[in-house]
Amino acid sequence: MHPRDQTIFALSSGRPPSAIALVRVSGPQAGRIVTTLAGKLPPPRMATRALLRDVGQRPIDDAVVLWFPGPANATGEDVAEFHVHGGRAVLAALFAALSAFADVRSAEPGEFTRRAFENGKLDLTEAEGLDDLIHADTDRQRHQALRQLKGLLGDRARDWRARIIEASALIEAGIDFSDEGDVPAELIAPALAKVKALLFEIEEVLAGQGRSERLRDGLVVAIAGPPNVGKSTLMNQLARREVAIVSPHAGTTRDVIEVQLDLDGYPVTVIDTAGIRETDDPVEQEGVRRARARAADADLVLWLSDSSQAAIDHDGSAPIWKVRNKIDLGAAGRPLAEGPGQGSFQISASRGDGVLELISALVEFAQTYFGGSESGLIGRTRQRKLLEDVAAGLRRCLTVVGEGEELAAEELRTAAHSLGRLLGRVDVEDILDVIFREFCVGK
Ligand SMILES: Nc1nc2c(ncn2[C@@H]2O[C@H](COP(=O)(O)OP(=O)(O)OP(=O)(O)O)[C@@H](O)[C@H]2O)c(=O)[nH]1
Ligand SMILES: [K+]
Ligand SMILES: [Mg+2]
Repeated sequence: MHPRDQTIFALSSGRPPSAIALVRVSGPQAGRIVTTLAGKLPPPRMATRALLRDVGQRPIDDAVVLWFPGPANATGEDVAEFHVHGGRAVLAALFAALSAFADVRSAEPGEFTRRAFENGKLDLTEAEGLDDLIHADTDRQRHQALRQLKGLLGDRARDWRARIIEASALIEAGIDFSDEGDVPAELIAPALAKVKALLFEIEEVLAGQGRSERLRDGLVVAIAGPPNVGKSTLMNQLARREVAIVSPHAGTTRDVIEVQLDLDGYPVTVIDTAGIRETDDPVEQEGVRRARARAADADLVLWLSDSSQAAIDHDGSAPIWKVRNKIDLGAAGRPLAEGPGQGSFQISASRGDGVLELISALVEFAQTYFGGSESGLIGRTRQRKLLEDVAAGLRRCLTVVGEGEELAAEELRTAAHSLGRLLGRVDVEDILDVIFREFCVGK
């Protein structure tokens, strides 16, 4: 039997032990499983109490059972839910009882959602939104995922796809009508007007967004600088706990230390790194190498120093903010010169002076970086890439139409195909595996 036709089960709630655990079953055997374990099939969609027994009539647990016959349910197949006590032994007994049925097996990550997708319950952008919602750590991530799950991008993409197909039908009709000679302009002109309007809308979505798809991974801010300037002290201030060792010895931090912060709903990873200097100690050398590598990959570098002559020893394309630390020591000197596009801050990481201002500036940076919260339709790099392909195809269509209507029609077909890929309607087997593998088991 093909794995797709087997009945699957999984723990859909959190890690045991827990007060209650939810075990979901989906597939053709779901009804037989409920009848066998619960003694009878409860009325559809009604929470029903039952003592579950395995095939040998040995009791498993006192449970609440729900029966959702397909196709009008989450996956489109027959679905059952067992709400049991969330103990490890209870779950082990229930899983053993489920596995005893022929053609029943535990689910792969994301397999319930994949079946829902394959049965047309949601499109691929909605499935991606669902996965993002489950993994959302901050409020803004949650909002964006919810927008995807509601199908906001999917709805736009379906509309665009239909209009591209209309435009290409007009052009193709023109090609069919014109025997040999040129396609009449009155057929081509309305098609091109449609393409121009579409291109405008798609470009607007691509431009008006910042990098909303980066909300999934968050912003990476590296604290870098010479040894002993107070990088780990600042890290601990931002994290509001002692994540990194602070000491008066230069070269204390060797590994890269990370904390996840929620800054006003924006996910931010702050990394503390080894002080950058020439050294003979091979362990510290490795620390410096890692520090340079991580700082080079960061989206923003806070270059910390404790003197007014801060020479920045860093390469990478990310913006660098100069942060002068230990201002409590008094030997202040002139404020740091502000370079173009660079922030400059004066703080005392140990006393906390200036740290709130630094955090507000980070929030503002995140706002600009992610492009505000409300307009983000694009949730993933995959989606942006495909929309860019569509826009490029429409632009080419407008250019090549002078050379021949067939070429223009071909560009439109390719653009419609890219939107089909966005929605998961055409040749996406390869990406489906990648997308659903990231899901949790039981979803
Ligand atoms: N007076 C004063 N001392 C500070 C301040 N921030 C950090 N220090 C002290 O500076 C020393 C070094 O601090 P760390 O946070 O370990 O510095 P670091 O840059 O992480 O050092 P390495 O990891 O060794 O590169 C410690 O003794 C801290 O207490 C500050 O704002 N004012
Ligand atoms: K130190
Ligand atoms: Mg340190």
